[in-house]
Amino acid sequence: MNQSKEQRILNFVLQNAVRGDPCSVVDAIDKYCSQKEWAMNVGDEKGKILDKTVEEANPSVALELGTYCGYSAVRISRLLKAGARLLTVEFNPEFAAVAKQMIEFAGVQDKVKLLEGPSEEIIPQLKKKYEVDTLDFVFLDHWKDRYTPDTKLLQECNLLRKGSILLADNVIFPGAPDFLNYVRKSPHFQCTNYPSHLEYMQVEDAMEKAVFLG
Ligand SMILES: Nc1ncc2ncn(CCCCCNC(=O)c3cc(-c4ccc(F)cc4)cc(O)c3O)c2n1
Ligand SMILES: [Mg+2]
Repeated sequence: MNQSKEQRILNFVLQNAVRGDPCSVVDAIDKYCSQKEWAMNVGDEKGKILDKTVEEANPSVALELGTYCGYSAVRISRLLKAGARLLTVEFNPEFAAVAKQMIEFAGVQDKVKLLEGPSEEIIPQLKKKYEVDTLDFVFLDHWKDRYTPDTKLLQECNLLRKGSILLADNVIFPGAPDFLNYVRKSPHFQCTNYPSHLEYMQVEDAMEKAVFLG
């Protein structure tokens, strides 16, 4: 059975990155996806915006929606302080299997918990099943039409606290217009837009930061 693109990305990392070195894993994925096969990793330009936002949040508990191959899970977890953890949600089993190996190769498996399933099922389980009190940082990078319902769900489940930082990928391309509308109109969020480009392309994209005000 021939390999998937995601397995080819993983193999390139296993052969070209350094085990236990998260930066070399991130660089290898970017090298492969910019030179060989495009893939929907957040990439290095938007990745630098992600880095700055994670450093600003300095989270004890972070959530990622849409793991894919684990690129942003590795990118986020390499910045986490001792004892901090990232919960990352992926519902595609093939993607989850690749991400698990990517996370282990990068040596960040002790900081990252990969949860398999749809965000709408997992979010309501976070408090009881995954012992989460509130989330300090949330990276939204899954179905673009789930950004808004899942943001509302996070609020309904009391998973956000004053100062919780949400960062959403792709608000321009593929686009999340209803999410931009919702958070920018809501009195409960303070929003900032970060213009950028679609990963590995010269197409306009942007990330949106939404700080929960309580
Ligand atoms: N509910 C739930 N819960 C959990 C889940 N886990 C996965 N999913 C499903 C998510 C499926 C992948 C989401 N990501 C994207 O679609 C995406 C696309 C592009 C893109 C595509 C084509 C182009 F021509 C240009 C740009 C670029 C990006 O940066 C993207 O992030 C879940 N859903
Ligand atoms: Mg994305």
